Amino acid sequence: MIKLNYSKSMVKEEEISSFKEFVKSAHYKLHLKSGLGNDYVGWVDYPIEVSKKELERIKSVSEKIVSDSDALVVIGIGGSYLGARATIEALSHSFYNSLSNDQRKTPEIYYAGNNISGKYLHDLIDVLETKNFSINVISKSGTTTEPAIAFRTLKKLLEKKYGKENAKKRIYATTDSSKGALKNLSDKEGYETFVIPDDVGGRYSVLTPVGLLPIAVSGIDITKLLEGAISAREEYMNENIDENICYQYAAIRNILYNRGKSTEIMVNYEPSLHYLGEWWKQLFGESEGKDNKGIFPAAVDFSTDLHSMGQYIQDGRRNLMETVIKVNDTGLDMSISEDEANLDGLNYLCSKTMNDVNEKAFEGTLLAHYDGNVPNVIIELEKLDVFTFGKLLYFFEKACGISGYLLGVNPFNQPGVEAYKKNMFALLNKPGYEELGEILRKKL
Ligand SMILES: O=P(O)(O)OC[C@H]1O[C@](O)(CO)[C@@H](O)[C@@H]1O
Repeated sequence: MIKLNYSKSMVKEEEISSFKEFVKSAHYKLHLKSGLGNDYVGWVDYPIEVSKKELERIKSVSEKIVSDSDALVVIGIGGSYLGARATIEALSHSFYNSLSNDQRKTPEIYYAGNNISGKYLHDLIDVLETKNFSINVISKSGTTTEPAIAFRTLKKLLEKKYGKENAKKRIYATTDSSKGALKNLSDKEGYETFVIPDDVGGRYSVLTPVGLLPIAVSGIDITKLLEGAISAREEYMNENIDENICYQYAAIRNILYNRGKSTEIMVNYEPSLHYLGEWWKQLFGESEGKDNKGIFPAAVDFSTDLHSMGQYIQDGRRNLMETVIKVNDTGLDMSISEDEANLDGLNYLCSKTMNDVNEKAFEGTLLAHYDGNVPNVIIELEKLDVFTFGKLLYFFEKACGISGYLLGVNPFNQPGVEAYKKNMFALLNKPGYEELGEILRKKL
């Protein structure tokens, strides 16, 4: 169960209701596929459309990886890996990779191709050299530099370990259905492939094979995850904003943006939700940051970051709003033990658990930031379980599509990302970019 509490958002019910017609129009744009970017809204129905056969194939491949690998390397960047990482980290042991094989029973999961650091890849190779591993390379375009470099390198390592032919049986490619460098290579080499649907963009792809395969390898029940998404699809289908918390969230952030709250900070109180914040940042940043508009999405981990960013949030420039993910039942807790000497003066906490203290940190921070003129929206999760997490992912995807339409942008393209790539190619002397390269070198 997910609840939205906007009592500390500084937005009144009537203001939200006043968005009724705008939201209705956004709703129909999305569902009738009549809005900007309408060829990329396949994610809306994917959870009910994905075939049983495809899910079974994902599960059986994941079982093969579990049976023959100590580690899976997920190669991808942005939407091609963040959703899987967010889900795996949210729902697994905090020290998943460090557990013994007996405790974990599923392969360690490593991520590559999400940066261009030689040190990172070098260090990863050190780790992989002693392990049996498989690769899930994920790239819709197949031409993204970061994952392409990592794949080239790690494929070589696989080949060195197992020989060319056996290495192919440890490579799983998730890519476009018909075009692109990775698709061509997969066809040529005979890799087992999974399709990123043509009408689903990277940042909306976590609930497709992009996220589902690595998530399944980590032991998480992908059927339950999709059930959560399907439940969200039904629950947030209501065009009436008064009865749809997903649309209320989309409206509140636009109301606050129009009042000058141009930065939204996603807050969590559970370290395992760190990557949910990373995924959410891409989802909203890439969807809304265009045409010189858009809320800047930031994320913090509390209480950790209260000791670093807390000062700014309380007292800095007042352009901030916060969206807090509050987990009511984390499943595990620790009591605070009594100490006879009580030199640290903490014995007053002995009747409490760490979750009790975390809850008071949340309440105290909420009131302090609200008093400091930072509107707070609370997204309350009854539990942090697979079903609820699937529901939450879909909640944000839909809120993002609706919010983008409310803002008047195309929430499904990302033209701005190309600028750095073009410059980087030119500076690297990629054939075809010579002229731009000369211009840029003069500017440096
Ligand atoms: O799956 P691909 O094509 O490698 O793209 C990865 C990521 O790069 C972008 O295209 C641009 O950064 C994202 O939208 C996407 O999630």
